[in-house]
Amino acid sequence: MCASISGFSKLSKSKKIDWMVETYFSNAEETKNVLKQYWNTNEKLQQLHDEFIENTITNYYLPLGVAPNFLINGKLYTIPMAIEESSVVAAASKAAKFWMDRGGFKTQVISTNKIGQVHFMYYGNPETLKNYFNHIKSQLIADAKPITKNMEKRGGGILDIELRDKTQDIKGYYQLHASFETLDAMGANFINSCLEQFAKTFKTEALSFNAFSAEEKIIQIVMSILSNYVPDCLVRAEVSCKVEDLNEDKTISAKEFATKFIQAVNIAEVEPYRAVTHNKGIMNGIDAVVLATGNDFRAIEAGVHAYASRHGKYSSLSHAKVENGIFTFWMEIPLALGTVGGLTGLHPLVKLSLELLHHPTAKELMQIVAVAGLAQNFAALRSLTTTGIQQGHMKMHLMNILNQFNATDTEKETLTEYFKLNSVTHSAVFEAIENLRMKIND
Ligand SMILES: CC(C)(COP(=O)([O-])OP(=O)([O-])OC[C@H]1O[C@@H](n2cnc3c(N)ncnc32)[C@H](O)[C@@H]1OP(=O)([O-])[O-])[C@@H](O)C(=O)NCCC(=O)NCCSC(=O)C[C@@](C)(O)CC(=O)[O-]
Ligand SMILES: NC(=O)C1=CN([C@@H]2O[C@H](COP(=O)(O)OP(=O)(O)OC[C@H]3O[C@@H](n4cnc5c(N)ncnc54)[C@H](O)[C@@H]3O)[C@@H](O)[C@H]2O)C=CC1
Repeated sequence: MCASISGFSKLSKSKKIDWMVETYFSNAEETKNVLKQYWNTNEKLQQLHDEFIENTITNYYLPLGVAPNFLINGKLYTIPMAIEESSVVAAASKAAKFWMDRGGFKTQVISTNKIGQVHFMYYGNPETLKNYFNHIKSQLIADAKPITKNMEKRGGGILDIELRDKTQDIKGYYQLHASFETLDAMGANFINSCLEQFAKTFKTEALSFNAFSAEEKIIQIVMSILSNYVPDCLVRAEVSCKVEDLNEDKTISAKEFATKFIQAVNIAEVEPYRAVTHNKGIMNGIDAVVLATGNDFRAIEAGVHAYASRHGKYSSLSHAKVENGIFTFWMEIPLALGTVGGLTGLHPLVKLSLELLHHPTAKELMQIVAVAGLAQNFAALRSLTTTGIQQGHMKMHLMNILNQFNATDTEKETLTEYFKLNSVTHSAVFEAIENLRMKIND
């Protein structure tokens, strides 16, 4: 029987579980055991995880892998990656190794500005509103001082506030459009706190601005929130080498590989159906590092895909060319990341990941994450334009399929050997395991 419940949030963890298993599951005890398998035996650690979110019933594991041999601006990194998809870590590792021998990745942070907006409604004279904004702008910044003073001491804070007229889109709609430097913090909470203070000052002071009529004094604040679209928080990652140095794969010449690779990128630049998958490959690398370092992958995903559509059509985030015999492959993407705040100082595996990356600043992390995305894209395109994606991907996915068929360790060993020489597909694994089991039973 399914049921609604009031006051669920106030119940203890065990009472929440009791209600859930009794309401939704046929075997309450078995379900509880599954949940408990993932509890941490260290009670303090379990409590820490319970308190990350609300109504926690257990932990949801993702594997944490590492991809070594990333040479970035002359410095070697081993990159932590939290992801559920097989072949992503292998692909990143393979691309890292390939480029390590060809000068490595070159990166550069282009800009670090973040945006937040107070959205409001005003139906009076636009000129009077402009005058009011110019009059109140310095007070907006001054009233936010208690929030910004520490950030300013570190060299960040509010960069500017503009009044934007959006009445062409919606009658009466205006914005306070503010830009911020949040240094090593992603900055969502800092920006939102500043915006809510701007809104308060803006609305309250309007009541005593003499140039407003009685109706004009009523500024209706709709909402105050940062934007996850950060086209001015941009990082570039690049690899390049002589075309002839691209040669590693004996099935295709270096020149032919460069041509096919660039064609594949060009297709993703013009064809949205392909661009989405191409960019998904980039996000395989990006999301995995973003998660491992305790950052907000939803914010990153939303911002990156908006950027990929900035010219009015969804397009490739990466680009490639050959000029004067040099192959160059690069990407510029917006990444608002933090190495302080959020979960970064709390989750033990996030702390470990940041230590593995030599305790990066947010700017350094932007560069590492962009490299992981570019490497992933290189590996996928290399497979797609040579062997096809399935060969490598299915080779890595083999263990998952074997586990689906409850293969024993001996079966896994035998079939791993067998599939070194045979193509992995779901049905081929099924057949092979059936044959093996039949032979043993004969
Ligand atoms: C999968 C590989 C790497 C195999 O590649 P391979 O040549 O068979 O690998 P190998 O066994 O010869 O090993 C070479 C190196 O690859 C790495 N490597 C190899 N195996 C492992 C492993 N088990 N664990 C860790 N690392 C591994 C590792 O760096 C290793 O060097 P070593 O460590 O031996 O010095 C290759 O085929 C590849 O890069 N494929 C691309 C896979 C990929 O992109 N996967 C993402 C999922 S598909 C998808 O979601 C995106 C997509 C494709 O749709 C995007 C798009 O369309 O653009
Ligand atoms: N739309 C969105 O993306 C939203 C995201 N969030 C969440 O907000 C969190 C991130 O917000 P933050 O404000 O970054 O985190 P936070 O609230 O933990 O604040 C980080 C604080 O660290 C301090 N700090 C210490 N050293 C610093 C340094 N070197 N540079 C900069 N600041 C330093 C600053 O006071 C800064 O405000 C994430 O968990 C995210 O998921 C929250 C609301 C909306």
